[in-house]
Amino acid sequence: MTEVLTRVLDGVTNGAAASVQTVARARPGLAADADADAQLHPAAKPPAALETVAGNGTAENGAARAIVLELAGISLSFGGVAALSEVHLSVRRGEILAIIGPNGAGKSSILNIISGVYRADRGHVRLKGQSYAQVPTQALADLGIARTFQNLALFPGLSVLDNVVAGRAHRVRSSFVEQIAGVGRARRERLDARARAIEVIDFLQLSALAARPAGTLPYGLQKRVELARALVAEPEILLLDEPMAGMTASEKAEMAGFVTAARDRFGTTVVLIEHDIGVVMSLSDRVAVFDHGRTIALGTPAEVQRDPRVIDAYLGVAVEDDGDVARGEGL
Ligand SMILES: Nc1ncnc2c1ncn2[C@@H]1O[C@H](COP(=O)(O)OP(=O)(O)OP(=O)(O)O)[C@@H](O)[C@H]1O
Repeated sequence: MTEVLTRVLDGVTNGAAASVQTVARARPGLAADADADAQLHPAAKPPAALETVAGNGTAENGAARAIVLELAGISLSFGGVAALSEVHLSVRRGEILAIIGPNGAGKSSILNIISGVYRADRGHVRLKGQSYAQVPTQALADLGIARTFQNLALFPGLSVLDNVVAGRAHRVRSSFVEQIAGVGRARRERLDARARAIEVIDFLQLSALAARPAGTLPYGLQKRVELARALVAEPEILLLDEPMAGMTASEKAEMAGFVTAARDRFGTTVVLIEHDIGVVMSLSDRVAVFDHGRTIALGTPAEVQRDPRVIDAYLGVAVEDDGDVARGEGL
């Protein structure tokens, strides 16, 4: 029975990946991007750690790791629509946790609760020993959280370097006057931000493009610049909202590699929303599956892949009495 269900999910996994690629190909500009300056595709060689750590790097020892973020009984509704109902979720230090689920399942609402965009109707978020009904967005960086967005949110006219430096803005302690004068503490902060940005840019293999205006880069590279800008803040927890949306298959593989490498190098905990199930299964230590605002499964990729509720939510597959599956309406 399990074998049958797994085969069904495998089939969907391949189909989902293919359909995302089709969407990516159809994206205006992407074809042109593909032909763009070959230097723009520095055949992103994944950092060395990647070649040895194949996804799921912390799966086995995850249970022993400290909890860095906890959602306790979170409920959220918009008018009569329940976006989240009684969600409990603990995130462990250094893990890559993927949030998946059909459209409208509540995935973005979860990230918005964690990053303080939404205030829960009930329940709270626990971070650094504090409980919040609404996480204070202005203190997000100080709470160790950085986030990327579903749609690109770069300064297109600024260089890659300046975009990444902007990710250190929250560290500035010097006064406006000190910054204008550019001396003392302000100068040290500026040099420190630049040095950190260069380090992260190098880590993400963007050095050759550091002086280029971010807006002139192909889509996949702009997403990588966003990752750099989030990482330069040295977050303990990195929230990635569909970091691979609209990417080609090879761009997705590169991005997945960089996410894993960032976790391995900086010990960053990663919570991400991703629609490509193939990517999710190979990248994540654990997967939280949402449907209708509830967590319907939580476990390692192998565990959730076998879970009939997950298959049902994704495929509209009904498990019949004789153990066969009947395919309903898919995603
Ligand atoms: N700002 C909002 N105003 C009204 N309804 C909202 C708002 N944000 C989310 N919702 C509703 O809450 C439910 C969950 O939405 P959410 O965006 O969290 O789902 P999702 O899993 O991220 O979906 P998708 O994969 O389509 O992005 C949906 O029914 C959605 O319409």
